[in-house]
Amino acid sequence: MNLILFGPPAAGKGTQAKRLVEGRGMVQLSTGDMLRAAIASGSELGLKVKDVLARGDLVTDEIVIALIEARLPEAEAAGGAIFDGFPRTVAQAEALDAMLAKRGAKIDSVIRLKVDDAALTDRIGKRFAEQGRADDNPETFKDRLAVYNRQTAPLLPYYEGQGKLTEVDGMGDIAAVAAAIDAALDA
Ligand SMILES: Nc1ncnc2c1ncn2[C@@H]1O[C@H](COP(=O)(O)OP(=O)(O)O)[C@@H](O)[C@H]1O
Repeated sequence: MNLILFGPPAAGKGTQAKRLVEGRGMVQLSTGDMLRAAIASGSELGLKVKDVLARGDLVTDEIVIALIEARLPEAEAAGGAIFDGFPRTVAQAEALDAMLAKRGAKIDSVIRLKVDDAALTDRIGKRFAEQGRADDNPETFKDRLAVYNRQTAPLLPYYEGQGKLTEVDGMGDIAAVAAAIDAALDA
């Protein structure tokens, strides 16, 4: 099974993806984690994307599509992927469909975690205080939310049109959201 966890920044995608990895043996493919690892390693890619992440902008479709494509064999071997933070643009979604189709696979389900902006801002304030991730500072976070609304939210009709979208209330605690995701997946 291939699953997309969809939602705004700080919606809880990474937390829920990690739980699904443990519970279902799938592979988490987080473009945010991959990009941060590239930055931490000081690689050429890391140097190229560092300022983009710090600004809260999206890196190019080309870069993230290549990162994902390189990991698809591993996900296939594990029996499925949880895409977390990818796709973020319609072009990325179309590329993902094409890459999977080439391998005789597809996206089975898109889970949208719904969390209102006030709760997101509150969560990110806490994460910034705890982890100090530069792009979690309040000003940059506002920009990331705007980028989400402008470039990523248009993916909702894309997946709704494919009949793959399920909405899950992401406002509850971690266990409640996990239960709602499980219910959606096992329905
Ligand atoms: N699919 C993507 N396309 C373009 N940029 C991306 C993508 N995934 C991650 N990024 C970059 O990495 C940053 C952090 O992403 P991520 O860790 O998914 O954040 P969060 O889950 O907190 O929203 C984004 O703001 C963006 O700059």
